[in-house]
Parts: sequence; structure tokens; C-alpha cells
Amino acid sequence: MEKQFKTLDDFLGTHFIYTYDNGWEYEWYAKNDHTVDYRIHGGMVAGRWVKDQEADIVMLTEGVYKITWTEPTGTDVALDFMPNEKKMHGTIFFPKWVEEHPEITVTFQNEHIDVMEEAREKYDTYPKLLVPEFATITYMGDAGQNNEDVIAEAPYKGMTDDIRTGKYYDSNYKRIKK
Ligand SMILES: C=Cc1ccc(O)cc1
Repeated sequence: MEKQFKTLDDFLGTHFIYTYDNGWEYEWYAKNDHTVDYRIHGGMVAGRWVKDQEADIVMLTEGVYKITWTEPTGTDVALDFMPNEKKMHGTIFFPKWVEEHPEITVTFQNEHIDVMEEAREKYDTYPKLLVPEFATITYMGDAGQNNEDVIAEAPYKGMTDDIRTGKYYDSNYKRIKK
């Protein structure tokens, strides 16, 4: 995808894969102007995936986008995308309990919101673990807004390579089911 990003509309509906400088690989989709989906392929909570997370999404200046949200786990996230430079910066504010029990969050969160809410009450929040990192964008796809096929199953080993090599979505950005 070699388009130049200028407006907020250029950004909405875009699907990204990126690797943070600490080696963590994430996949993230700007589903619409207030919703994001994501899958985590590498790092402390690899295997976690989430659909329909409400988020604030704005364009700061031409081609630069800021997304912020707070999760049912108590984790807060701030992402800054500079897609024209194939770069982004993410800051994740993990509650202490996620650092100590990451495995509780490694699931399809949508089916376990009650588990996240119970854990955030039961375990410690502070001190929080701050993870601020730049990342290199390794894939951008024009999935269109509200495409439920973009993030539709758990991450598996080799998935991001399948996506990057064009084996995962068809020409209408629908999942090629295995
Ligand atoms: C905790 C979620 C999360 C999603 C995307 C990203 O780049 C960082 C954190």
C-alpha cells in the first residue's frame, strides 16, 4: 500500500502490522472513527486479541494520528501513527496485576470481560508498568471500515507472514478460510 495519508478518512479502515523496537509484534485495525480491533503476536501478552474496543481517534496534523483508550483490564494505551513514514509510537500503561499475571489477559477478551473486571479488583494496580516504544510498520492494508473479517480469529504462528505475503485476505479483504 503506497497511498499518502492526509485526512482522518484516509486512516479509518486501515489495518496495520508493526514491530516495536523492543521486539513486540502487534496487529491493529482502525475499524471506524471510535472503534479499534487488535491482535498481539509477540511480547508480554502475545496471544491476546480484542474486537470493538472503544477509542478516541483524532488526526493531530496532516498524516499523523493519535488513538487513546482504556481497557477493561485497567490497561491504558496511547498510539501515534505516522503511516507516511511507516512509523508509529505506542505507550502502554499496564496495571501491576497484568505485569504479574499476563496469562489472565491472553485470550479473546470479548468473551471474558467478567474475568478482566474481577482480576482488576482482586489484584494490585500500582505501580503501573510504562512501556513507551517506537515501532516500524511492516504492513498496511486498506480493509475498509467495519470489516469484521480483519480480526476474526486468534493469532497463530506465521499469521503475520501469511498476511504480509497476501495469503490471508482475498481481493475484497475477506478472510480466505483455511
Ligand atoms: C494493549 C493494547 C495495545 C494495542 C495495540 C498496541 O500497539 C499497543 C497496545
